[in-house]
Amino acid sequence: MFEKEEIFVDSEIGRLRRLIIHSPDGGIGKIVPGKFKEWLYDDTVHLTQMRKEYNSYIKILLWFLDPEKAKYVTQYEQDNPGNNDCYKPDNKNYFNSSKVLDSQYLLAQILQDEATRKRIISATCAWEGVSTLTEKKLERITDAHELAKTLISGTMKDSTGREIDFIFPPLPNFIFTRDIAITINDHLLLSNAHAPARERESLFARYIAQYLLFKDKEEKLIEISEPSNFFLLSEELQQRKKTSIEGGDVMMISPNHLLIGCSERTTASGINEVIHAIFEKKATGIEKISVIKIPKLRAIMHIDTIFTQVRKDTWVLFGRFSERLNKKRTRFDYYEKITHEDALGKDSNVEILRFEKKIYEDYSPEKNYQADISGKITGLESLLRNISIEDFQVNPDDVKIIYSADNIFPFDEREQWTDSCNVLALKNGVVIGYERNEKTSQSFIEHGFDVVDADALLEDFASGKKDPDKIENTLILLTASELSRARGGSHCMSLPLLRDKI
Ligand SMILES: NC(=[NH2+])NCCC[C@H](N)C(=O)O
Repeated sequence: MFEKEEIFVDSEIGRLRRLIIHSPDGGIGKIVPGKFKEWLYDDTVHLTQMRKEYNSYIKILLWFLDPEKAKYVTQYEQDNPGNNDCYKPDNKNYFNSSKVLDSQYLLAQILQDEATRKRIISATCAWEGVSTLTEKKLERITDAHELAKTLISGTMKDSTGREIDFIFPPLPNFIFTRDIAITINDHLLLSNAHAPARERESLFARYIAQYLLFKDKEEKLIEISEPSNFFLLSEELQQRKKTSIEGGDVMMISPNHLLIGCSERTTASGINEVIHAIFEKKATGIEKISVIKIPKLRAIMHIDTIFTQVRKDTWVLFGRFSERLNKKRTRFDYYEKITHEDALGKDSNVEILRFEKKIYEDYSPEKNYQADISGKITGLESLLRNISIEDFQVNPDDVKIIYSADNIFPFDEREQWTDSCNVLALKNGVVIGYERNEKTSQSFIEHGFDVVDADALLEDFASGKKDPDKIENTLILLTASELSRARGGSHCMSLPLLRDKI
């Protein structure tokens, strides 16, 4: 089902051909208020509704990436009203696409091999610190799909088939597959999650990469770890210097250019390791890395919560971080200042550093490169404009920036919170966003985009009235009353493995 060769991403907007997602699993339905902070949620979620919303997302992806399977699920739903089995990776009626891949399905694939299965069970148990008895129980689950589901959701069935309590915590953030790894041309950078609640995700991502996606080409994996003497640092220093990087902070923006955010989740030390790892590997194709330092705040945990690319010449950006707008800002100044200090911190400044790879022939063979800082770029909006102009040869006057809720307070902040700036491009100019961000959608219209409701579009695809190949310059809107509570948009909910070259 899986051709390893087909892993290649050199932009955020080339036509999407294959990606990893993860359907909301039972673990999300077990979040309790006392664990919000630790498990990185801000609310409980109505799982049934969330799944409905997510299934529309899957169907849109299937129509664009794997139309035969889209027809299959459409037919299945028609024949079996109210039955969602075709979306469950552990069910025999699963749509089972080789283009839209569920991480749970991939985990189940590698769990079929006896040695790998043992290794993953013991690694997970050691990691979660569970008893030998529990480990034995896990070993007795012979069905790989059931085991994958258990390892992810953290709950297990007893001998009578009743679901018993947690054996370890759920992974409610696993739906945000963006964060677990990032495809950099034909390489894969594995994340080092910042929060303990996401570390088991990193573990599974690593095994899926090692034993399936990059089997026999492990040299294409980029991994980072703590520097060798890290364990000698004091606890406090370890906390500060933790080497973490999450995929939401990394964008493969153009064939030789990588963006990395320094944020609540991705630390300077993590970035330092990545720069070295990437420049050291000769074949990554990356020549320049722009580091975007944003305030460390929950509202903007990754750079993809404040901007994403829509088209070669178009971006959606949270205006609060535009140096151009900040100069002009007047209207709600006073009120804004007060709220800023709570929600966004005092500082809405973004700092940008660019590292360029320079080769020095006379260095030792292991280290013949140097990351040169070639001066600062004045701000985030300039950086984005610059990418359109330099990397995509867009005429400077043609670059368009769509701001969250047209930069009108307080809607800009509200819509940013529900991921107005976090869109996934299916191809150059066609992106998926959330219906609830109405003012941002209005801005898309004003910039010449069509805005369509996902469910209406699905009907038109099913009836043949519209053809995914002919859709251009469109924002597709998902209902996301529950999805957005998990604090991520379609960009976060996708790990692209294959895009057409840009
Ligand atoms: N790439 C992203 N912006 N991911 C969003 C992750 C949201 C998730 N609840 C977390 O806090 O980790």
